[in-house]
Amino acid sequence: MEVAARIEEAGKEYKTGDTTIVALAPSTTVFNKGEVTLIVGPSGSGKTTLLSLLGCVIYPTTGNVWLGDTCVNHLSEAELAKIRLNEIGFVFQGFNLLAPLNALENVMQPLLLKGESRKVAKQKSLSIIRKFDMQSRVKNLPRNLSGGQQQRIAVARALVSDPKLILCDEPTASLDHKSAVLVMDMLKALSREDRAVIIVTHDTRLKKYADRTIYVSEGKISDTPFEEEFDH
Ligand SMILES: Nc1ncnc2c1ncn2[C@@H]1O[C@H](COP(=O)(O)OP(=O)(O)OP(=O)(O)O)[C@@H](O)[C@H]1O
Repeated sequence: MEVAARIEEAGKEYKTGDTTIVALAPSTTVFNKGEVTLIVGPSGSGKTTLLSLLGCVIYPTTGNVWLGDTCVNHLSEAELAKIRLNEIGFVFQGFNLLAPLNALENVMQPLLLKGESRKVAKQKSLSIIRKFDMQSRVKNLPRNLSGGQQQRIAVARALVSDPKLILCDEPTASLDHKSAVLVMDMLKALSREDRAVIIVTHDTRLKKYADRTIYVSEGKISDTPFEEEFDH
């Protein structure tokens, strides 16, 4: 299987005054295209830190982070911004749609930022919106869409530039069962199209979608549950 991203002894520490917090101990693992990976673990265990390293949002304190063949931790902020725009799709719990823009304009944003013409951006955006059966809602502002519809638009926006890595932070936390199933079916199908989908979640409903689960506890990662998780 082709590798979308990997971390190699990558760790993150935060220093505040005299204390050092190990948000993520040096960790090594690989994320393959074609797979949905769930990242689970208690609050404060390091899940978001792991996702942020993969998302080129923070630099590791130690080790390396690779996206495909590129070692990203030596790149500048500007180069990382470019990688985030071109190669990574982000989906968040709060949808993060831009309130004054309608659904279509929201999906077009990443393409316009990349310098595509409005015409091409519109074409590509409409084609992906159709795929998600949201074509009748393109003129709606986010506040006039249901939570599930907003998340579908947010996923469409994350995908419009065809990223090979899709990072999701609690994508179903504010959704009812039906909408959660829709969004997860969508993410699962996308992984099958040669993308890596990585999801941080507390939502146990998502287990059945996982090809792989990474457990995080006190800054350490494992492919098998830590003892405390067996107890629950
Ligand atoms: N910018 C920061 N400065 C200092 N400490 C931080 C910073 N970001 C995260 N941490 C600490 O690193 C540890 C891991 O945080 P992280 O956000 O990765 O946990 P999490 O598993 O995502 O938690 P949650 O499920 O509550 O979102 C926590 O102890 C947190 O307080």
